[in-house]
Amino acid sequence: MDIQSVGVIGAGQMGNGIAHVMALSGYDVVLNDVNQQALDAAVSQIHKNMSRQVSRDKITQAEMDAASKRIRASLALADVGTTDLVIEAATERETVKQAIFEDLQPHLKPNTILTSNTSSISITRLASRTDRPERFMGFHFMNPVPVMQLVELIRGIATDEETFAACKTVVERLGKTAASAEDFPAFIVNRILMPMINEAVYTLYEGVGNVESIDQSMKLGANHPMGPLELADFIGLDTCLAIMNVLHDGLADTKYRPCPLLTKYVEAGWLGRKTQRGFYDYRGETPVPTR
Ligand SMILES: CC(=O)CC(=O)SCCNC(=O)CCNC(=O)[C@H](O)C(C)(C)COP(=O)(O)OP(=O)(O)OC[C@H]1O[C@@H](n2cnc3c(N)ncnc32)[C@H](O)[C@@H]1OP(=O)(O)O
Ligand SMILES: NC(=O)C1=CN([C@@H]2O[C@H](COP(=O)(O)OP(=O)(O)OC[C@H]3O[C@@H](n4cnc5c(N)ncnc54)[C@H](OP(=O)(O)O)[C@@H]3O)[C@@H](O)[C@H]2O)C=CC1
Repeated sequence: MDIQSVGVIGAGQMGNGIAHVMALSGYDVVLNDVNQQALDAAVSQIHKNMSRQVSRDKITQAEMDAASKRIRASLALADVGTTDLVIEAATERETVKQAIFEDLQPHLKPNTILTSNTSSISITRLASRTDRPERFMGFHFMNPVPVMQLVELIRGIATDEETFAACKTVVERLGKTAASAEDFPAFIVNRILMPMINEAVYTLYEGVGNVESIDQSMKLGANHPMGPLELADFIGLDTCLAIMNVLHDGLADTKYRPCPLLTKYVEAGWLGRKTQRGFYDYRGETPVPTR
C-alpha cells in the first residue's frame, strides 16, 4: 500500500516531532489534538525546530516552506480519518488511546493503517478493540523525533505482512532505521531504558547521590548524552511512571516496581520540562536541581 498522507493524533512533544519529520519527507499531515492551545503550541514548535535546521543548513528555506504547507492542524478527528496512515501519539494511558480509536472508527477509510506511538502498552490489546487488528501495529519514535535515528516497529498478534512492509517503507523514506520488536510490555528500548531511569530515582530516594551527582556520574562515567534524571524530565515523569506501571503489571515482577519518589513527583504535577519542574526546576535561566 502506498502511503501519501499521515494523521497524527496528540500534538504534544512526540506528535509535533512526528508531524515535522513526516512533512519534511513529503507526506501530507493532519495533526489533531483535543486542545487548540496544544495545536497552536505544536505548530509554533515545528516552526522553531525547522527554522533552526535552516539556520544550520540541514534543510533549505524552500524545503521548510513546502513542509509547513503540508501540515494541517485540526481539532476534528474526522479529518484524520481521510489519511492513509494514522499514528496515535496521545497521552500514555490505555483508556485514552482506546477511546481515540473507538471515536475514529466511523471516519476511517477501509484501507487506513492504524498505529500507536505508545511507549509500552500492548499493541495486541489496542488492536483487538478496532475493526482492523490485521492493519494495526506499533510505530514507536524516539524523542527528540527529528534527531533520533531509531523507530521501533511492533507487530500485534494479528498484524499482517502488508501492514508491516508499508510502515517499514515509511521509516525508510524518513531516513530512519527500523528495529522490529515483539509485543511485550515496553518492547525493547523502554524495557531496558526505563528500569535504569527508575533505578536512578531509587538512587536519589535512598540518598546514595543527589540529582547533580547522579546525572554527572552517568554522563561522565558512562558517556550517556544526558543524565538519567535529566532524561526522565525530558521524556516526562508521567510517561516514565506509566511505562513502569505497564512493566510492573504486565510482567508481574517486583523488580519493575516504580520508585515512590517518582510517584510523588507525578502527584505533585512536577512532570519535568513540559511543566517546567521535575528533578530540575526550569523556570530560571539555567535548570536548578530540586533535590
Ligand atoms: C520514552 C520512549 O518511549 C522512548 C524514548 O524516546 S527514550 C529517549 C530517547 N532519547 C534519548 O535518549 C536522548 C538523549 N539525549 C541526546 O541524545 C542528546 O542530549 C540530544 C540529541 C537530545 C541533544 O544533543 P546535544 O548535543 O546535547 O545538544 P545540541 O547540540 O543542542 O543538539 C544536537 C542536535 O539536536 C537538535 N535538537 C536538540 N533538541 C531537539 C528537539 N527537542 N527537537 C528537535 N531538534 C533538537 C539540535 O538542533 C542539534 O541539531 P544539529 O546537530 O543539526 O545542530
Ligand atoms: N515523551 C517521550 O519521550 C516519548 C513518548 N512516547 C509516547 O508518545 C505518546 C505521547 O507522548 P508525549 O508527546 O510525550 O506526551 P505529551 O503529554 O507531550 O502530549 C500528549 C498530547 O496528547 C493530547 N491528548 C490527550 N488526549 C487526547 C485525545 N483524546 N485526542 C487527541 N489528543 C489527546 C494531550 O492533550 P492535553 O495536554 O490537553 O491532555 C497532549 O497534547 C505517549 O504514548 C508516549 O508514551 C513515545 C516515545 C517517546
